[in-house]
Amino acid sequence: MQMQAVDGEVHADLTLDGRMEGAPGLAHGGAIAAALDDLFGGVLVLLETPAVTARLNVEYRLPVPLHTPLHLVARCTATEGRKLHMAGTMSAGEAIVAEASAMFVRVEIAHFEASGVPVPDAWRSWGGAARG
Ligand SMILES: CCCCC/C=C\C/C=C\C/C=C\C/C=C\CCCC(=O)SCCNC(=O)CCNC(=O)[C@H](O)C(C)(C)COP(=O)(O)OP(=O)(O)OC[C@H]1O[C@@H](n2cnc3c(N)ncnc32)[C@H](O)[C@@H]1OP(=O)(O)O
Repeated sequence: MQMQAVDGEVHADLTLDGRMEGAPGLAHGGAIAAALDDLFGGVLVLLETPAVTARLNVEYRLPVPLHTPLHLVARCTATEGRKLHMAGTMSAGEAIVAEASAMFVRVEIAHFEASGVPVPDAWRSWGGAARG
């Protein structure tokens, strides 16, 4: 998913296809949640803060059709020690089809390195959980 930083928010355009189908012709709720969670990951890049999703809440407002352009927006609404509160929306045209809120928790880069797969070099210059 291509993301763009706009005034402290992260925006993305996305069209879901048959791979993301839930009910016939409609997007699976898990795909909608994944897209919003992924967008929150983009907010971490803006903040230059490694963190992970601790809690994700999605409100499904309208069925999301496949093959229809969707616009997503996410931002960090508050920080509280290691906790980052996120909010985001997914829209189809003028209609908000889903809203999400999430709590991320800052972690050290070592959290990701434990997988054994190298992290992007840029992440190493970021402050970790100790940054507060
Ligand atoms: C990382 C940089 C990302 C950069 C993105 C790069 C590119 C962007 C482009 C595209 C995006 C692509 C990818 C995005 C990449 C990454 C982001 C995606 C996000 C994910 O997809 S990530 C996978 C799913 N995610 C996990 O895999 C987390 C598993 N989990 C843990 O790793 C631990 O569980 C952890 C670390 C969360 C906490 O563990 P811990 O030991 O460090 O800290 P502790 O438990 O003390 O919690 C500290 C305070 O948070 C409170 N707290 C904790 N959990 C809570 C909960 N669930 N509900 C309510 N409160 C909670 C405690 O109550 C305490 O609060 P208090 O301080 O007030 O007592």
